[in-house]
Amino acid sequence: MSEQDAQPTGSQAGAGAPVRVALLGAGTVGAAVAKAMVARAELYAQRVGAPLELVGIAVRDLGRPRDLTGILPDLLTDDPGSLVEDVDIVIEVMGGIELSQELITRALGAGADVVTANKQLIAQHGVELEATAERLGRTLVYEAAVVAAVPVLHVVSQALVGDEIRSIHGIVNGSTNYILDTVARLGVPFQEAVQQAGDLGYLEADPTEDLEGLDAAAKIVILARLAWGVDVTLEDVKREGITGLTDQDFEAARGTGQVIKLIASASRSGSSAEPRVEVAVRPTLVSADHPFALTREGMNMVIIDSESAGSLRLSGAGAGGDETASAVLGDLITLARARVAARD
Ligand SMILES: NC(=O)C1=CN([C@@H]2O[C@H](COP(=O)(O)OP(=O)(O)OC[C@H]3O[C@@H](n4cnc5c(N)ncnc54)[C@H](O)[C@@H]3O)[C@@H](O)[C@H]2O)C=CC1
Ligand SMILES: N[C@@H](CC=O)C(=O)O
Repeated sequence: MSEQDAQPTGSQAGAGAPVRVALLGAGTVGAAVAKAMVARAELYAQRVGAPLELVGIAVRDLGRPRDLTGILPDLLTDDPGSLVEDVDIVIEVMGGIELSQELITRALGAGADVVTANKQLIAQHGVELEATAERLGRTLVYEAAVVAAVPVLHVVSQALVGDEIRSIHGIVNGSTNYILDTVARLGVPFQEAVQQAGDLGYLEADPTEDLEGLDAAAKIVILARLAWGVDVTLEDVKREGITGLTDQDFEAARGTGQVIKLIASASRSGSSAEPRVEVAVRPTLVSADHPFALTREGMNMVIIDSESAGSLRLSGAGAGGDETASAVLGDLITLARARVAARD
């Protein structure tokens, strides 16, 4: 065995030993995460107190050409299951439900902490996955799943934990905002705008999730759970997407000085101790000078109204590879630091 092979790994690692990371998925988000891990390796080692070692990257098709500059081709595998059992942190950016759920559960069981950007998975199975993580003393984090680069989950679950949130309204889907804005402001035909949103990496693998409001529904469910600790599900969301909108709808909006935005909302009635929550996603007419109307292209905005803080507005990139990677990498560094601190 070489000296390098003899290095302890995983939870037995010594203080300066690498934090071992597996990346599941190298599409729009995964490729941006991998590239940043290479380009910022030294900076991240400083911030974590130990190097981050990318031990493998799972992709569906090994033969597909992809730009992963600086990354050893040997790291790629089409067997994601081979990566989750001997690492410190798993980053799941594959999307989908069953396989991702199974791999995350296995990773937690094997002692890894997990970062995911998978909002459908968290909306549908987040409660049980978090319970699994808690039972095993592990951590599951998913800041990137809601409004990509904008740290809205941190604000709702931590910064405002001493306050009482009354409502959350927002544009929480980048691709539909891009489409609505491009159609209304630039007169681009609807289908062409959908194509452009796909080219920019904003659409889900199944674009109907965006267009029919399912993606926004998952995000508002996650926000409502964190804001009020309630058991809200996707079925509770009164949902309407943007595919039913016609040229006449856009013209009528323009004629009245308004724009159409896909607004997700969660409102509390009852007390904070016994909240009743209504959640909805629907195309909504917004006055042209409202901050939502000025939220253009792939940008998102969330307005949180709470008892003490009043109205808070958070805005920024709601989709895109580098932008979403920013949140994934933030979660990664936070988990890695905690693991290194726990070694001492
Ligand atoms: N693109 C965006 O702007 C954002 C995406 N997200 C979420 O991040 C996740 C990934 O999104 P994208 O990177 O856009 O998707 P993508 O479709 O571009 O990439 C998915 C990657 O996972 C791999 N993959 C899928 N199934 C696999 C399997 N069975 N075995 C091995 N590899 C497999 C694919 O080969 C591909 O490399 C999704 O959950 C999405 O909802 C979250 C926020 C923003
Ligand atoms: N498809 C999503 C990507 C980010 O969550 C969107 O358009 O917002």
